[in-house]
Amino acid sequence: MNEPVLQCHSLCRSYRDGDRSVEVLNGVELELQAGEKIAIVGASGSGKSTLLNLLGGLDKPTRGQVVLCSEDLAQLDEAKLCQMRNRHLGFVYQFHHLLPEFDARENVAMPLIIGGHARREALGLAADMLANVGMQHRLDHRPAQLSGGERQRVAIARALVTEPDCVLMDEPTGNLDPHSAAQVLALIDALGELSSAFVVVTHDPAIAAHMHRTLELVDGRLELRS
Ligand SMILES: Nc1ncnc2c1ncn2[C@@H]1O[C@H](COP(=O)(O)OP(=O)(O)OP(=O)(O)O)[C@@H](O)[C@H]1O
Repeated sequence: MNEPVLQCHSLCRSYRDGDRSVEVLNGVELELQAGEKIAIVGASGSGKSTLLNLLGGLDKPTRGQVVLCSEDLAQLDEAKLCQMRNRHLGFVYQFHHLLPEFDARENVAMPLIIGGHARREALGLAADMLANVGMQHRLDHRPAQLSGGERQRVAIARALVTEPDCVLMDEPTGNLDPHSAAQVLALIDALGELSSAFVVVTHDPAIAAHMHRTLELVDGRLELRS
């Protein structure tokens, strides 16, 4: 079997609360193979966002490891960490985090330009990816000129345009009306054919049902649900 895309070993994260230490994650184990799609569910406050931040190298564990494409993220300096994120990860949040002063195509091109692609080539690849998410008719629209569902499709295109090894999604339909949420779910489903691994944090059983595995955060650890 190939080296896993993403691994957690005995992953722990605690926060200080006055003079108390509160253990939010307490020994998370995870192994994700290329192309594998998983949902992470759990009660409010169970640590889902905390885990996602650690997986994305946005936060450091108190103990244990996150290994992305054979690199222990805690061992990397900030420059190398940014490079790892740009090369290997895509992020989709509940709120799209698109840059308001740039149009859809420029937003999607941004991670390619940051990664060293020439602007013209990046814009071409961005237009192709926007077509893949059904947004070819909105290339020149700025985020404020798009509906919530359209913005989220642009955000998904931005996450996927670099062909990352792993896409981290935090409640990707959480802020959408039911119709737009259904469209985004259909898109995530269609993208299931891609070779990227997906980690999707969700409260939505419909999304979880479309993943290969569902894991639940209980008492700071991941348990297999289905
Ligand atoms: N920076 C922080 N400092 C102190 N405590 C924190 C910090 N971030 C999160 N926590 C605490 O850690 C616990 C887990 O928070 P987290 O946001 O990871 O949960 P979640 O499962 O994503 O919740 P939700 O589903 O409500 O978004 C909560 O009790 C929260 O108050």
